[in-house]
Amino acid sequence: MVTVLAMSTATSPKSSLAKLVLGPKPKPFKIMVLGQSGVGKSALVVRFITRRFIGEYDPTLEKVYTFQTVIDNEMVYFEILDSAGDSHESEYANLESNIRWAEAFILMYSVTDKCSFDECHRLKFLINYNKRRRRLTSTKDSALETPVVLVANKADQVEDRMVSTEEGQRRSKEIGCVCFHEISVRESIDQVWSVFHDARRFYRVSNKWSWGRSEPPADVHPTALGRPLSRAASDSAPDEAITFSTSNAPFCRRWTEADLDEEVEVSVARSDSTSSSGKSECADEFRARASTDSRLPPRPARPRHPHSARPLPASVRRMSVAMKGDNTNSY
Ligand SMILES: Nc1nc2c(ncn2[C@@H]2O[C@H](COP(=O)(O)OP(=O)(O)OP(=O)(O)O)[C@@H](O)[C@H]2O)c(=O)[nH]1
Repeated sequence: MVTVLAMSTATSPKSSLAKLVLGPKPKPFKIMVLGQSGVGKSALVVRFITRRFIGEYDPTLEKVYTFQTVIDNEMVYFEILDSAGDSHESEYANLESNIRWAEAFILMYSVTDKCSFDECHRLKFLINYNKRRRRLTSTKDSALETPVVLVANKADQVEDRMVSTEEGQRRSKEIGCVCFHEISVRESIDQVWSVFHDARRFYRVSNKWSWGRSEPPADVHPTALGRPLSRAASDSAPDEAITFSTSNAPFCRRWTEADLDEEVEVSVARSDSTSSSGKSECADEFRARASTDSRLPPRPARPRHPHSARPLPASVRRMSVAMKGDNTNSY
């Protein structure tokens, strides 16, 4: 009704009144959910929007959902593209143009399906490729970073699990995702919300920073900075649900890159002190990561999160496969 008024009176004085009442059209936050067929993409999106878990969806449908909600005291107008899981050769152009459309990604696999886990490699490569090309051809958008949140779904299917939590964490780091969530869309609405919230927060932070700010904006939630929040559960019990102390982040099983770095750091320290062969396991791991099977693009030299101005000692920088974490504690 209101829209009709605004359109039909476009040249009359009422149009400015309508504009005044309606305000400018809000800029949508365009997010794309990617992953192999059957991992639960539609279930995730519908759960986020309706809070309900609906069992079956049309697998061929590719759909954009619009939804608005408040995140970190700000109204966010989501446009969520639930992509079709099976992309054949002929649909690559479509997939790539969808990737160029999006401003953030949820890359999803099922813990019960190893193929879907492996597919994340390829999809992340496609994202990198298309976003890099965009940077070369665009001026304004060139400043934007594109956060990718890796999500492992169907954690409730304990008996059928084929991909461990640790493998998921490692993969998230290897392919350069901003954070990793292991969730069950069926079991937990909070976990679903935390995925979308993180996508938004990381987008917001990287977006603001890339416009030349040297300090984090005051209104940005620390979660989005990759800074670990204080936890109710012990770090030494990674299999237990982790709850965060902030009231608007009651999420569990979420790992930012900073969290993962801490874990790597601990394991490096352990292997250095316990290795009896004299050969550093850490160095082996480093080489394994550094070697490429030609499927992974090289990681960009530019950090996704701002680092403190203080340069790291050379030895630490060499280890920065793990992108070690002074920067995580400096805000
Ligand atoms: N057990 C369990 N089943 C789930 C979960 N999430 C989704 N499913 C089921 O997984 C199946 C596939 O879910 P969809 O949401 O259709 O998967 P999709 O990735 O959108 O699949 P395409 O549309 O083919 O790309 C459905 O039967 C869902 O009910 C979950 O967290 N746990």
